[in-house]
Amino acid sequence: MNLSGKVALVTGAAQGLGKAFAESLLSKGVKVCVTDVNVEAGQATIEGFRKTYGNDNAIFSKCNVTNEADFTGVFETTKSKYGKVDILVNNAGIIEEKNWRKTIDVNLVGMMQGTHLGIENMSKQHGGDGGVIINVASSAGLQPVFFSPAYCASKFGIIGFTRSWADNPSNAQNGLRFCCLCPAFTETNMMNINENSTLSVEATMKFIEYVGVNKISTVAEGFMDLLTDETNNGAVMTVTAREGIQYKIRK
Ligand SMILES: NC(=O)C1=CN([C@@H]2O[C@H](COP(=O)(O)OP(=O)(O)OC[C@H]3O[C@@H](n4cnc5c(N)ncnc54)[C@H](O)[C@@H]3O)[C@@H](O)[C@H]2O)C=CC1
Ligand SMILES: CCCCC/C=C\C=C\C(=O)C/C=C\C/C=C\CCCC(=O)O
Repeated sequence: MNLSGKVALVTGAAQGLGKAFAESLLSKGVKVCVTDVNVEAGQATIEGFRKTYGNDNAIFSKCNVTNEADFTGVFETTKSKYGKVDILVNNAGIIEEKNWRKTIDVNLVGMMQGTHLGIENMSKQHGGDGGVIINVASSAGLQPVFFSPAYCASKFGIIGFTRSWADNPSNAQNGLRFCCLCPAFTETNMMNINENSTLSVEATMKFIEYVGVNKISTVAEGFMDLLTDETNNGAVMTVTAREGIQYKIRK
């Protein structure tokens, strides 16, 4: 995929993996709309990006992915500033086992909402140029995780939903691709374990010690490969500390 002149929208991009994906895109000349529910962190991130990549190449627009009007608004804002959206990264996510409905709402329903809006705004059939939708799942979307069943359910859902869209025959005509990125534990603020996020802090910590933790930069490297290889539709990539970047499903 030639990234020159492309426009991306990344959710949950104020910090962590979303911020790293946004920066990888900016570094390749993509114009990026950084969105997040956290306005303060989002604005700080955009200030930093503008210093490095120029004032015209990045904008921040607030979006709570559980709010349909917010999500519709960020597509409108991006299109009015940059004319189109070519790349959508549904990255926003939380791990709150005690608040399991919210976990499903943000991780799964938010991602579905984003994907539907992406199809509406990006497909050739609807006046877009086509493009790619990357949905950020997790290793927890491919195997059970004893410490957070609701999080696991949300991530399994993302993979089923994304692969189903990838198989839709209208994609050839619409010029759309759909892929899943599945990192294992990665050194972001999400790793600040507490009683709210896990069923068992001690056992979770032991498990993390055993499997290890990814660097953000390795996940960003995998992300760019998944995105730019135009043969990837329905692809599922894992990134783990033990085995690095691997395609688990590739058509
Ligand atoms: N850090 C890890 O170990 C792993 C993370 N992931 C996934 O990667 C994605 C990014 O996570 P991290 O960067 O690690 O977490 P993070 O907590 O550092 O960043 C998540 C971002 O999402 C935003 N966010 C939360 N709720 C939102 C909402 N309702 N609407 C819009 N934005 C919202 C937060 O404000 C934050 O900026 C998530 O989907 C997560 O499930 C997947 C595998 C491993
Ligand atoms: C619940 C406590 C919070 C600590 C972890 C924080 C975030 C983790 C998010 C993930 O998406 C990772 C979750 C599960 C990973 C599952 C398996 C990893 C297997 C890796 C391997 O086999 O090497």
